[in-house]
Amino acid sequence: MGIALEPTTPAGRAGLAALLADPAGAVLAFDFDGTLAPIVTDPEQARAHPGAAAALARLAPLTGGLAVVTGRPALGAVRLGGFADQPGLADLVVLGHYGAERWEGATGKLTAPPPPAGVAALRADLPGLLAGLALPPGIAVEDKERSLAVHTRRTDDPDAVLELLRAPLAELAAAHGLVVEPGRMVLELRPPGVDKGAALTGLLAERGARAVLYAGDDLGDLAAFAAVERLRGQGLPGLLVASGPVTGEPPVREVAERADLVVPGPGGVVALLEELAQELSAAS
Ligand SMILES: O=P(O)(O)OC[C@H]1O[C@H](O[C@H]2O[C@H](CO)[C@@H](O)[C@H](O)[C@H]2O)[C@H](O)[C@@H](O)[C@@H]1O
Repeated sequence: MGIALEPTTPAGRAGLAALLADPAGAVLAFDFDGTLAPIVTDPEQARAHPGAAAALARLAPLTGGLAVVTGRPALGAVRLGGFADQPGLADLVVLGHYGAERWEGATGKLTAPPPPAGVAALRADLPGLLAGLALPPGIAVEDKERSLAVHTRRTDDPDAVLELLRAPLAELAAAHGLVVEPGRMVLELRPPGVDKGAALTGLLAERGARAVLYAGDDLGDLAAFAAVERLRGQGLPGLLVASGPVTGEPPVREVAERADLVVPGPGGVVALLEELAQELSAAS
């Protein structure tokens, strides 16, 4: 038996071959929203695909490490993913806030630096700025403790409203020593100095990875894609997977274009994980 889903690039085929040949040396890392969890209107209502935690647990003993690398607070992703309740995920690592936070499945412990400077002042100033912009109804602010995310998904024209917000939020972020992280119908104001690429690179070094798979769907995942591309240039085989949308929402073009394999949303990611687990179990 072989993997039915075939990467479309030579680098991706080499990455998959390396993973299958030496799974104990492979680290598999996944974005959360849009990749393991279907996109929904209210961020608090997001949940991992019902098969995601079980599929990860099947892969855990067969591979060199599993991680979730997310813009969410680590504990939020653990809760919405059901990762702490899933037997077999003791080795899972959740890198939250783009790598600023780390949760270990083995201990259930969270490691997080002190609250970043600038976010408390931003929390005080953001409502006034939004009120002064005469925006349409439906803007939602998600307080992520270490950052604030301004969502436009519930407005009548999310992309147009995002454009209206872009410059004033960039100015406000800069005034507080923060940066703007763009995503699907969201602009997040967050501390600089971390990104998913650095988070993934650090984890791969720590695990002594000999191959990597990274799956993502949004602009925040491009830093991890760039890290895998850079590491491939240094001889570490890697497979980049894009989780495409399933709800009619257009895919994030740069993510789909740079991926070796595009699968249909979190259901497609879970199907790929199950296929990998079956293939690796049969070979072991
Ligand atoms: O790095 P991720 O795990 O992909 O997290 C990125 C952001 O995801 C969440 O927002 C996105 O998903 C929401 C729920 O499906 C959706 O309503 C929103 O439009 C998307 O942008 C989350 O709310 C953010 O905090 C994360 O940074």
